[in-house]
Parts: sequence; C-alpha cells; structure tokens
Amino acid sequence: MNIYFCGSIRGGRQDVNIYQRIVKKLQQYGKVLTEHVSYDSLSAKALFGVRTTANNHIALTDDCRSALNMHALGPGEDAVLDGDKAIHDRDVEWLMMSDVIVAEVTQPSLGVGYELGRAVAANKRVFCLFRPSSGKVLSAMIRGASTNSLFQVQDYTEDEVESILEKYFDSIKNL
Ligand SMILES: O=c1[nH]c(=O)n([C@H]2C[C@H](O)[C@@H](COP(=O)(O)O)O2)cc1CO
Repeated sequence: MNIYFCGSIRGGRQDVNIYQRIVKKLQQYGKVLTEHVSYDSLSAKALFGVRTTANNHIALTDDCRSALNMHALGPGEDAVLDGDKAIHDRDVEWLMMSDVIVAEVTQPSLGVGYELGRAVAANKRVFCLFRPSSGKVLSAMIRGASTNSLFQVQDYTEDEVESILEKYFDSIKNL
C-alpha cells in the first residue's frame, strides 16, 4: 500500500515529533512516500538544508537533495525556483500514486490544504488527524469536507496517536 503523509513544513515545524511517530506507525502498513516530511533536517525557514559553496554561492546540502530526490540543480535562486517546481510536481505524482493520504492538520499549512484539495478532487481516501488540545480551531474547509467515509477527520490526543492509526487501518483493510 502506498501512503502519502501530509504535515506542515513552511507552515511551521512545531509538530515534527508527532509527524515522526505517525510516519513510524504508517510504515507498518505500507510504503510512506513522503517520509521526508518527518525529517528534523527540514526547517520552515530554510527551504531545504542550505550550505555555502567555496565561491560563496548558496547550495543545497546533499542530504536535502537526496531527501527531495533532486540532483544537480544550480545554486542560489534558480535552485530555489526549480526546487519548488520539482517538489510540487513530485508530490502531486506521489499523491496520485497513493492508496491512502494521512494528514496531521493541527499546524495550519497551505501546502497540506492544497494536497488535501487535490486528494478530494482525485477521489482519494483521506484521514486527517487534529489535536483540539492545541487550542486551535480546525478550518471548516477541512472539518466540513468530512461528509463521507472517504474523507475522515479524527480528533485525538498525542498519547493515542498510534492506537488511532491502528483503528483506522483496521477499518479500511478489507475495503
Ligand atoms: O519542501 C517541501 N517538501 C514537501 O514535500 N512539501 C509538501 C509536503 C507537505 O505535506 C506539505 C507542506 O506544505 P507547507 O510547506 O506549505 O507547510 O507540502 C512542502 C515543502 C515546502 O513547502
């Protein structure tokens, strides 16, 4: 089973530890195409890991190139522009290849919202996880999209994240 995990990157990395627990659990059920969303090395401000070259250009670090499946992009602005297009196109392709999309939606993220919209348009199975204890209120465009079993929103507390995922994957295994 191909699983696409969505979590905030440029929207803010506050919940990266929970993303790591989710990805680890999801790997029991299938191949997580977007494991990189849980990497500590991806920060919200630095677009990717950035380093300075010998002639003072800005370049991506090798671990980030490989995390993003990128090779030989030039330094500086071009790398950033090409990088964003490459990320978008790769992620949409992965989204279309996936059997289920799991999103942690507590930390608001434009990218996650976009991915979920594309997933709905493609009739994909979606499971959104939200923590009310954060004090945030989930967008109506996410909670309100939960009108049939294909798109589910689940409130949860941090300590129950693994058991909530177990229950969900149990419920879809014979579909
Ligand atoms: O570097 C990236 N890599 C990447 O795969 N994404 C995708 C996966 C995440 O689920 C989502 C995060 O979007 P945002 O960065 O707007 O928070 O977009 C987003 C970025 C940066 O926007």
